[in-house]
Amino acid sequence: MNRNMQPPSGRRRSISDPLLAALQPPADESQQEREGRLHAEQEAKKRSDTIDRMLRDTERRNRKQKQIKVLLLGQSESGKSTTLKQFQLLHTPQAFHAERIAWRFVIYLNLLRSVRRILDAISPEADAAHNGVDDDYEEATEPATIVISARNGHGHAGAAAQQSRGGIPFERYVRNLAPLLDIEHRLLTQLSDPEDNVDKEATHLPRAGSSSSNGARAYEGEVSGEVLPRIVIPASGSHSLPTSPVTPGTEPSVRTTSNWKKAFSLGRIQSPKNVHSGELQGWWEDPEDPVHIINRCAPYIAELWRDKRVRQKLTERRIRLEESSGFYLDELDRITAKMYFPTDDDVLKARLKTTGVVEHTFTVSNPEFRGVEWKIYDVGGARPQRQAWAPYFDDVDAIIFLAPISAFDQVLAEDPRTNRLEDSLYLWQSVVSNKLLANVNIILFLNKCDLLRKKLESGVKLRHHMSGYRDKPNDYDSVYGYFKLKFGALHQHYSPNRDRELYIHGTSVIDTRSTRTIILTVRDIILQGNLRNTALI
Ligand SMILES: Nc1nc2c(ncn2[C@@H]2O[C@H](COP(=O)(O)OP(=O)(O)OP(=O)(O)O)[C@@H](O)[C@H]2O)c(=O)[nH]1
Ligand SMILES: [Mg+2]
Repeated sequence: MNRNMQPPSGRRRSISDPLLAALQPPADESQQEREGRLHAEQEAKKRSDTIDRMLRDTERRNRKQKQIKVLLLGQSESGKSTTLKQFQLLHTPQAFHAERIAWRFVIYLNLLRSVRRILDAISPEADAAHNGVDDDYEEATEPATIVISARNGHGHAGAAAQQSRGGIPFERYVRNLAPLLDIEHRLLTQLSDPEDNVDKEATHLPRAGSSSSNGARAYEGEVSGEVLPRIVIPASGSHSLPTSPVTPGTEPSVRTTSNWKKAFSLGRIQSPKNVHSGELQGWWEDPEDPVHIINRCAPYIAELWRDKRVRQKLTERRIRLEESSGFYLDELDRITAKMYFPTDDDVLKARLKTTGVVEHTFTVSNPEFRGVEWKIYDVGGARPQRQAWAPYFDDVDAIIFLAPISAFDQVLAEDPRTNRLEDSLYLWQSVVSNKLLANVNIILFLNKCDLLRKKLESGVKLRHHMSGYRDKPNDYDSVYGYFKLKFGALHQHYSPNRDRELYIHGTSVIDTRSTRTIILTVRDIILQGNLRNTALI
């Protein structure tokens, strides 16, 4: 066998190897020749190292071009998670559709929360608290809380409840709707991570003690022969709508690490029946499923929602349920049906507060994007969640900042002393002035434009909440233009990068059609910005 034909591995070159022989220094090499050769070899090595470095840089650039990281920022309820859902709906529609059923419980919770808010607003205590309150208050974002006790059979059924002013049969409504409030507690317990104490306030409703130790009054009732859970309403004085609007702890949220979507992917909560027998075809066959009580209570919810006196009270209290989870009340028959299956729109409107960071990865098949992988990060926007933002600033290519401009007359849920719009402006200023983000593309969504339009049309005056607006016209175009200028000016003034362009979009991110167009534009802007930045490396 010819030795030169041996495979490379384990091959021992001998001097008979013509290539190796050619590379050997000549046997009769002089000192001067040797120095010249060594110098030439050093130069060649330098050139080779430079080429290696250039190759490594090119590889890094290519890798960077292949992944684009986008961070969604903004205060709580600004619409970050809704925007993420729109990205999912556009790029991974199958996964989005597969998860729809898991949102059924969140939607029920949203509906039940609206019922709770209405009962709170029409309670005699809210009436008492409302008397004498200055009418020009900022809107309460949350009501004080009706506390549920799920311990049936305690307390006094007949504990006197007053009928609130305006002839609303408050006590009857409470009795009829009490089973719903029990379900709310069950759903919240199922959704929240039992290991998680950090967000206990946000995920668990406070449960009343054995009786009204704080002077609260108790109600219990019966529907179709069923013993109802007891509802405890704080005694007068502890109910402080609307000046001290928030009792924290009523908003459903789950930690993003808890795999709640998977747990609810069959549309069921775990009941003894469906855990032990795999026989059920649909959740509606499971007697433990909350849909049965919700379905049974639907006529009472409809009566409450149709009651003109109740609507009047909500208007007086400036409670706009459409700004949170009120949407489902208008779709009551569909949402409370036994075989209810959430639509895309229902999922987009479902409110579930984010704690932690949610990551969504997708690629775009369009040849222009040539296998670029997109990573979108959705963070929690409530104040305690904001420290989780900074670690993402290091490595992000673009930020979509959401400012809900309809919230000019609302206060933060976590701090009733702070106006929501002022908080958004403050947050915006800190983001645009951040040096770490100097080369990051920033896109601003002035969000909830649909709600802004409705609010202005209903007669709410911006100048009552922002003194700087003075006597400018209160129509949508003027107000939108004002906000656009205000946010734009902060960017211009505080950005450490004078060349950074700011892209501003007026959005209503629950609207799929318009948001789709905006997302496509934003995708192009980010990609182009990213190419420009990487070309400068
Ligand atoms: N009408 C209307 N509702 C919106 C709009 N954007 C978001 N929402 C609703 O506002 C609520 C809050 O939106 P989210 O996307 O959960 O807010 P978020 O910024 O993720 O809030 P956190 O997770 O607490 O930081 C949801 O019920 C949304 O459906 C909008 O443009 N118009
Ligand atoms: Mg969120």
